[in-house]
Amino acid sequence: KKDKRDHKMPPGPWKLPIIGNLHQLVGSSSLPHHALTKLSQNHGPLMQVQLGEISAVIVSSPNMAREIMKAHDLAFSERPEFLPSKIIAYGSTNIAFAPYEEVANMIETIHISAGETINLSKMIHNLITTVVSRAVFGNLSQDHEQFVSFVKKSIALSDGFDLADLFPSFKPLHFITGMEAKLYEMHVKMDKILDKIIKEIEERKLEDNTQHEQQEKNENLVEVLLRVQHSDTLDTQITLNNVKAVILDMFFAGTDTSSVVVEWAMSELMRNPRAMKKAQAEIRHAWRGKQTIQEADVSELPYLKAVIKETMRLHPPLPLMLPRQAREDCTINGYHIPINTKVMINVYALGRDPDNWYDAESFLPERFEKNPMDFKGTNFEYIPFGAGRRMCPGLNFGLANVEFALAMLLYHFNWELPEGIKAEDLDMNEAQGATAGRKNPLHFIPTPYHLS
Ligand code: HEM
Repeated sequence: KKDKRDHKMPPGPWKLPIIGNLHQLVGSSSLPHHALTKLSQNHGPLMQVQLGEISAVIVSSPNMAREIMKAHDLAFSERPEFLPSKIIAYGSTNIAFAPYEEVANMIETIHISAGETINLSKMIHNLITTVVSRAVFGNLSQDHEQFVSFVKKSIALSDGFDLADLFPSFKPLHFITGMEAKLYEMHVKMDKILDKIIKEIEERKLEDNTQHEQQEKNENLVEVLLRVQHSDTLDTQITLNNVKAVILDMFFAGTDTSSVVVEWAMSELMRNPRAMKKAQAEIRHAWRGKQTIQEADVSELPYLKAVIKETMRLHPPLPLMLPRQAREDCTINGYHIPINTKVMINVYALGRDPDNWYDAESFLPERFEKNPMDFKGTNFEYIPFGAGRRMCPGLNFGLANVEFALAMLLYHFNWELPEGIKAEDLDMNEAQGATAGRKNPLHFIPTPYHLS
């Protein structure tokens, strides 16, 4: 027979009736991951909070993260809204992918505005969404811009702290906030665009009479998924809605996450001219005399890679990762975690913990130069792509985009701030939303670097 002591829940802050701890997290001046970081300093690395009707456990130390994502990986591998990753993984290994042309277009556009202040954030976001669109659809549809703007709005709406998420059984609230109506309206519009694009791709495929193997080599994600749908290589049947859901996953999980890394890297480098100079010197030395740059040329740039790692330590694009959920009752570190508890890993707190990192708040890419720590989710103090069986399947794709775009921006241009703004005053505020991007866009002045 189970003893009451076996059911001791993890410690946590004092709770108000009905709202639990929401007053400490939502609507306060700080963002949820900042507020949770502070609370966990008082209540420990495994902390229970009540988010409306939802009981959640917040994880803020490498040891507790290892317990959840390694020792008890299967028990916490549930994420009900997401499609089986095997479909995603099957698709993404097959995508023909080449960001080169898109990055070259961005560089050309920046050249045209040389000497003027440009909205760099917007350019980076356009670049990444174009690359993802090409990988998913093959080309840009007529509705590309509208589709991308719906995706952006949906990401901004869905930080998981909306009243409808927090009080799932209290339906009138969903109506009052209007969230469900807004999301539904966007869903209908996106669905229409997707129907149109999928139909066009199917028609193109019917007209295409190149060799079968050649066709497979150049497939985009939709073509891969449609092919898998019509074959019987998977033991589950894929429906058209599944195909659409995977497409949306790619846009929701693969666009803002990558573009904010490039934005934060440029922000940190502007505030740290020494690191900026070092990164540019490395690229300009490694690539000197090269007529065309290929994605593979990034492999010669260890300092650039360290800059990206350091950026993602301080600014993980998904600061609370994507929530997990306990599939069964579990005991972690002597505490009881009941089935269906939501588990959030505070990657933001892990990356800034002075117990794990020397001079934790400073931007020091050098710390990664001699450190073999990678993104593979084996060092639990550093897991910007997650870990275990629900780890990010887009790691290579996302990283390739980020590395190549950042390298080209640093190679081709020197960057200045608009008059009157000092590097140390550059604002570093984060926006609200599922992805921790910048609150205000970056406005910088590019000066072309003359390649010789
Ligand atoms: C710098 C870019 C990116 C970062 C930092 C990032 C980070 C993450 C993180 C932290 C998770 C949750 C992992 C976990 O629970 O252990 C995740 C999941 C996911 N990511 Fe990424 N991601 C990035 C780019 C991408 C790209 C480019 C794609 C696809 C095109 C993608 C697709 C996904 C999908 C589908 C999931 C859900 C996997 C599942 O539930 O099994 N991500 N990502």
